[in-house]
Amino acid sequence: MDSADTPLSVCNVVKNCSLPFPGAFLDFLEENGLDPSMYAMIESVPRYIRVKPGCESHLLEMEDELKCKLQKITWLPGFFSIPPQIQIAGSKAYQQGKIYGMDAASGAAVLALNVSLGDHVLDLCAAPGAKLCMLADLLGSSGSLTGVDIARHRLAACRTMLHKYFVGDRCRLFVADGASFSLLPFRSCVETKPNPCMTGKNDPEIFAEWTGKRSWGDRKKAKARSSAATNQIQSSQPELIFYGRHSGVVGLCKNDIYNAVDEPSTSGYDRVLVDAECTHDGSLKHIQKFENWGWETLERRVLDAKRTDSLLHLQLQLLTNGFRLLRVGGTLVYSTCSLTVAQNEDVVKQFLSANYSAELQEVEVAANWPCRSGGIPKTLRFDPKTSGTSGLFIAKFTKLAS
Ligand SMILES: C[S@@+](CC[C@H](N)C(=O)[O-])C[C@H]1O[C@@H](n2cnc3c(N)ncnc32)[C@H](O)[C@@H]1O
Repeated sequence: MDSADTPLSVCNVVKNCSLPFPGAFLDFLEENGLDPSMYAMIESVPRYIRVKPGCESHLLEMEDELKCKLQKITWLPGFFSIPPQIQIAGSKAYQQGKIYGMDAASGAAVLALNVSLGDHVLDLCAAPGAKLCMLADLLGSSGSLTGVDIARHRLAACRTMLHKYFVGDRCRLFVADGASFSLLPFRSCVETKPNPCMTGKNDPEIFAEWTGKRSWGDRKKAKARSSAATNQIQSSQPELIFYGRHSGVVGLCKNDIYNAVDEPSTSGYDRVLVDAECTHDGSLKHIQKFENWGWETLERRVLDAKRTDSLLHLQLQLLTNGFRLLRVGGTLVYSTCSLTVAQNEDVVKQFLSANYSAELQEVEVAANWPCRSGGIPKTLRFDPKTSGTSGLFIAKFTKLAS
């Protein structure tokens, strides 16, 4: 019997790996030229944590609490590795917002963006938010950060993270489809136009300071929204679910935010991260979770051909729209935690052939990173065997004046 016909209940154990993969997953790996033995590394690839800037003086305390050595990642500031079996969620350091779990390869994708002071940054697939929090830290006390995700409940988790790590001050979060999102950073509203609405303090059309407490009317609207659409947004207008005091939203009219007509090439974002939805096959931790979720769900979530086709289309759309919102001279990073060529190099090729003002760029900071070149020069690939991290693909672009 061909393994494609193997019932899901009959699973195959990859050499040295305790996970019983369904035959269909092994076929997926084979079709994409991926080596299943990388999953045998689940028990040896370290876990990575990021220490919040300012908390480095607590390292000894953290080691004491986690009962392990925090091994500094020399090529990635603020990151440490710990043995894979160590759980951080029960620790005070985690609960008090001093550390969070984030793979080193994910940290690399953020660093590749080269965020500098005063930048206006867009994170087009932001949830659950580890990269968003790191971006917020890199921004410091200038610029702005806009996080977008189509899944409301996942974006709400981002909001919780921003609060927990005290990094939401310059951030705004929109539930929206990243493939069509079109709101530009606040500078296009505030810095280039006088705002006639700033004086109308009690005007409901003007954004007052954010409060988590909602009026009865707002709660009712939210309830209606969530019963109408559990995950997917229904209306075409992005829904603002959080904004920080210095995110540029407070004091503006809704009209200024939603109906500004500026030119992305001049007023667009300085930095755009498109950490696109993908099959997650490069993420050892994600694949391991199917043990609890049930291997049969792997077929629906990862292997379904129809879903994969629409995923490839979505990835190209997200990249194209992220690039549209980038200003000339700005930087965009496209990343996925899939290791298939189809979701990475092929998407990049299609994108470049349709966008003449896009130019692939060398990731200069990567000189001493433990990764290898992707199938297109200047792109990068992290994988468990080469890098001792989760799998990740990174491509960096700039926008040329046309
Ligand atoms: C790989 S995850 C992003 C991880 C995130 N960057 C982080 O570091 O935590 C991909 C995200 O894309 C979101 N997504 C899927 N389709 C989308 C769309 N059309 N527009 C915006 N986000 C989308 C998913 O809800 C998911 O949260």
